[in-house]
Amino acid sequence: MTGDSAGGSPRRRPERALLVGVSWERGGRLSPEERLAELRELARSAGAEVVGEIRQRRDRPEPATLIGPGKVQEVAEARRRLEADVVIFDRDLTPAQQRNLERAIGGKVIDRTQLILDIFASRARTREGQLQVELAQLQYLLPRLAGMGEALSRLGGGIGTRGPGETRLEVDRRRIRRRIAGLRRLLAEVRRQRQTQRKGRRRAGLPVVALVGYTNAGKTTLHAALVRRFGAVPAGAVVAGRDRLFDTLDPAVRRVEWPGLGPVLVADTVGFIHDLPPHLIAAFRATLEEVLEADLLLHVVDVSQPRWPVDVDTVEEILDDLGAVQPRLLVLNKIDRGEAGGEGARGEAAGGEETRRHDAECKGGEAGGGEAWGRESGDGSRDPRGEGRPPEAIPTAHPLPAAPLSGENAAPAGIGGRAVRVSALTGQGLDRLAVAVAELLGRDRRRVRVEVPYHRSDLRSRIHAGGPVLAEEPVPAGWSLVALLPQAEIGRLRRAGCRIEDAAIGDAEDGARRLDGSRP
Ligand SMILES: Nc1nc2c(ncn2[C@@H]2O[C@H](COP(=O)(O)OP(=O)(O)OP(=O)(O)O)[C@@H](O)[C@H]2O)c(=O)[nH]1
Ligand SMILES: [Mg+2]
Repeated sequence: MTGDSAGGSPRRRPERALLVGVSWERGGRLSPEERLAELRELARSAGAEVVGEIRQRRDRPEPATLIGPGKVQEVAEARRRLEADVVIFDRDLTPAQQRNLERAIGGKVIDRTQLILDIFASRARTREGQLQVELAQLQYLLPRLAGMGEALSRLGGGIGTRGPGETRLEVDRRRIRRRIAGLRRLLAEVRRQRQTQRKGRRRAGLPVVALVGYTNAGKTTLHAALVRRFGAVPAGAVVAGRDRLFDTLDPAVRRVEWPGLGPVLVADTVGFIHDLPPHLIAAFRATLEEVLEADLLLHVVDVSQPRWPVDVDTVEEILDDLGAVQPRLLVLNKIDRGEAGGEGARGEAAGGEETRRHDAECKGGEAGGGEAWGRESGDGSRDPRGEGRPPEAIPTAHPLPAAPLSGENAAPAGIGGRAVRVSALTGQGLDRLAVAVAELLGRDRRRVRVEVPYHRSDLRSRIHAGGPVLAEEPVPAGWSLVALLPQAEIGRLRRAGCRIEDAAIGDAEDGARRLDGSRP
């Protein structure tokens, strides 16, 4: 394989890939064109050069070769003519199908799962990530081991052979099984460490916001933008996202000072994709636990490409499958490119009914929420297309997934009506996002004015440690603080003898500005 530029290895000739798209009469969520376009992106992300594409539409798969015999011949000829090094199918192949196809086509044949595994193998940086990928690859490999010798000896590296490496030729099943067991043990150990870390964070009481979403949606870019805007780290230390699929494999957690909330941990995570290979879901469960234990999920979606509503559904489904029950907030990213026009029409056609239902839910559940966010959008940015509606409102045609919205757990989910439009690249909308997050995370908190007597500086410190303090000023009897505090803490303070009253929103904002102004 080319090794991409990431590894810093000298560039070899990119592997030439011939893509084969197969679609059934009753197709899935993506159109055949969309599937093939994504396969093209995946191949490109793996460092390959796509030299040709062949499509077949069938009633049902051919058991032995997936595609029909005539098509197999066509692929074989195209492979020779185009001098393709690898033929990549956009559907999963059974071990037998893969063998049969390699024989008939006369070259390396891999499927989408193998391609994705390969990308993952080349991206994994942390030990945990590497262990996870190796585990997934070995699990994929095990049933394919029989009869693999002849194919492998011909391959000589490239896509589908990275990771466990060529040594696998000599390893027999038993050794692979032993290695799989070993990897599981190691991962369990890593998992325990992670849990301890997370417990530590919980003890520190820091809320965790996880960025989730389709691959290439802009999660890492948004993560970096948030860290730059709200974090206390030098800009150079922030990793920039790259335009390739599955750029991020290992979750990165950074601490930022969230306006209106105080310290918050923001986690960047691995991207999702439709038909996520089961091996990968299993292998990355540990990583995704980061997501499952977050307090809030920011679901980032690239709205500059027309099929974004489908991606939203895909991600929502994966999150549900993983058992994520946290509130979710939809972040419509890349608005600097303009929203893809196609989605409106498509949404209207496909999801008009749902949309209306969704609107009703929004109004019932979160009346005025959208407007409230609008009010604090202090970034002064103007939305190119935001006229006539609050800039953060969900486009009305957006077909939000019905199921996740209606479930009991999903009822409080941010997606049940909330979305923020941003550009992670230009920073547009980030302040809106900041306010939305503060509102969602501060849900069990109240904005209160607390009067702390002079002799209780301990309480004053506790308020500072516990919640974002939006304003503070001396009063005759001590200090008066405006803070966003958890209900439980308010009760404790009251019992400790503090005077407490609800603080008007304007108060706090004035206060926040005062605090800002008084910072050294
Ligand atoms: N125009 C534009 N491009 C963006 C924006 N946000 C991200 N991008 C670009 O989109 C590409 C993917 O961004 P990433 O941040 O790597 O996406 P990701 O979701 O982390 O992707 P994976 O880690 O692969 O799942 C990069 O080329 C970014 O520069 C945006 O707001 N506007
Ligand atoms: Mg990323």
